[in-house]
Amino acid sequence: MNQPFPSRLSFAQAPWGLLEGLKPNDAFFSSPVTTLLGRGIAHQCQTPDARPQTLDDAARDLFDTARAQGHADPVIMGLIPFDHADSARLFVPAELMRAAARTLDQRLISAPLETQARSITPEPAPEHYCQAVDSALTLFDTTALNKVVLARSLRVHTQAPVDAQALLKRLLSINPQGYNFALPTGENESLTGASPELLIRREGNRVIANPLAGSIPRHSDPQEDQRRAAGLRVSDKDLREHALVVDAIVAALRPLCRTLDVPEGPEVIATDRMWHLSTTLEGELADPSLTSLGVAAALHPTPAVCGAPWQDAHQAIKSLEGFERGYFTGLVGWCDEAGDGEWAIAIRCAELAPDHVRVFAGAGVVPGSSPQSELEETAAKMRTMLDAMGLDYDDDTPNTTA
Ligand SMILES: C=C(O[C@@H]1C=C(C(=O)O)C=C[C@H]1O)C(=O)O
Repeated sequence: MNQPFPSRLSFAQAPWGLLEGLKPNDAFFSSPVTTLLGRGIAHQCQTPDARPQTLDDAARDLFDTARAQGHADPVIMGLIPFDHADSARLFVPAELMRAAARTLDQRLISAPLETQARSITPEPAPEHYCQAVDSALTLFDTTALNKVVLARSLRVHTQAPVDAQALLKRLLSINPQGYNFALPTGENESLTGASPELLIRREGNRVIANPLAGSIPRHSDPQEDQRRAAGLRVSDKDLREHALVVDAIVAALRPLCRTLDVPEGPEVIATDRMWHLSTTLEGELADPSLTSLGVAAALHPTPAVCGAPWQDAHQAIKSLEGFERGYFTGLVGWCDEAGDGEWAIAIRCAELAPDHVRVFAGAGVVPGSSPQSELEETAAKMRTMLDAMGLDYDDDTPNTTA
C-alpha cells in the first residue's frame, strides 16, 4: 500500500513552533519568507556530480518517483557541494511541515550553548592561510585571476554532541533576517548554519538574488562599528570585489530573464558579526518552466565564494586552500514541484558530528587585499557559529586544548 505523505501547513507557529518539535536527523530550513521542517526520507539521491544537468535529472527522477508513489505535494530539500565534481544530496522528506514568514513577535531570544571543547585545531594553521593569500596576490600579477575566495576551517573535538535544536534557536535569535538551516549529511551528522546570503529565490516567474561581497568585521564600540560600515560603503577595494560578483550574476541571469532590475550600487547590511556590501536583483524568468534548482545550478558558484574568472579561481582554490570544502560554500535549500524554492549559500556554517564540529569561513582576495585582514575577516565570520555554540578561539593561541 502506498504510504501517506502528510504535508502540513503550520502558519501559526513560524518558525519557533516548528523548531520546538525538531528531532534528530530532521531537515530544517528557514528564510525571511518560509520555514520548512522535513522529517524522514521518502526518496533520496546522492548524485554522481553536481553539474546543472545532473541536478536537473536527479530532481526530475525524485519528483517522478514521489508522484508515482502517491506523494501529493513533494518538496525536494538538499545540499549542493561547492565543487561541480562532488556529489549533491537531494531528498524528498517523508513528512514536511511548513510555516509562513516570520513576524516580529516570534523573534524570541535564546541563549548561546555551552559547548565544551576537548581541542580546537585550525586547518590550515593561521600562518599557512596568510601564505595562501600571499600566493594569490602574486597570481594577480602573473595570471588572468582577478579575485579568489580563500577559506579555512577549525576542527573542534567536543566533549558531548552539540544540541542541534538549541543551536538553531540561537542562530534564529542572532540571524533573524537570514537563512538558518540544519540539513542532514548522514546519520546524526548535519551541516548547520546561519547564512546571510541568498543565491536565488523563485516564486512563480519572479526571481530574486541577493549576493554579498566586500565585508568588514563589526566592532563592539558602536561608534567604531558605524565608522566601519561607513568606510565599507566607500571602500574602492570592496566595491570592486562586489561589482565582480554582481556582474557575473547579471551575466548569468540576463539570458534566463525577460526583465532584470539591477540597482545602481550596493547597500550595507549587518549580521551579528559582519558588515557586508549587498545587492538585491529582481527578475522575471523568460521560461517559467525553469525551476529554482535550475536557476541556482546555472549561477553556482558565483565569484562571492569562488572568484573570477571562474576557472582560474577554481584552480587557485584547489592548489592553495589545502582542504576539501564539501558542502561549505555550496548551496542549501528547497524546490517544490512547481519549481518555486530558495537556495542559500552554505556559509557561516559548521559540520556537526557526534564527537566534533568543523567551522568554516572564507574571504574574497583581490589586488590590494592584505593577508592579515583576510585572516581577521575569516576569524570574525567563524565567530557567528563559535559564539552560538559558546566556543572561544583566538588565532594568536591557535591550538586550544581543554
Ligand atoms: C565565503 C564567505 O563569505 C563570502 C565572502 C564575502 C566576502 O569576501 O566579502 C562575503 C560574503 C560571502 O559571499 C564566508 O562567510 O565564509
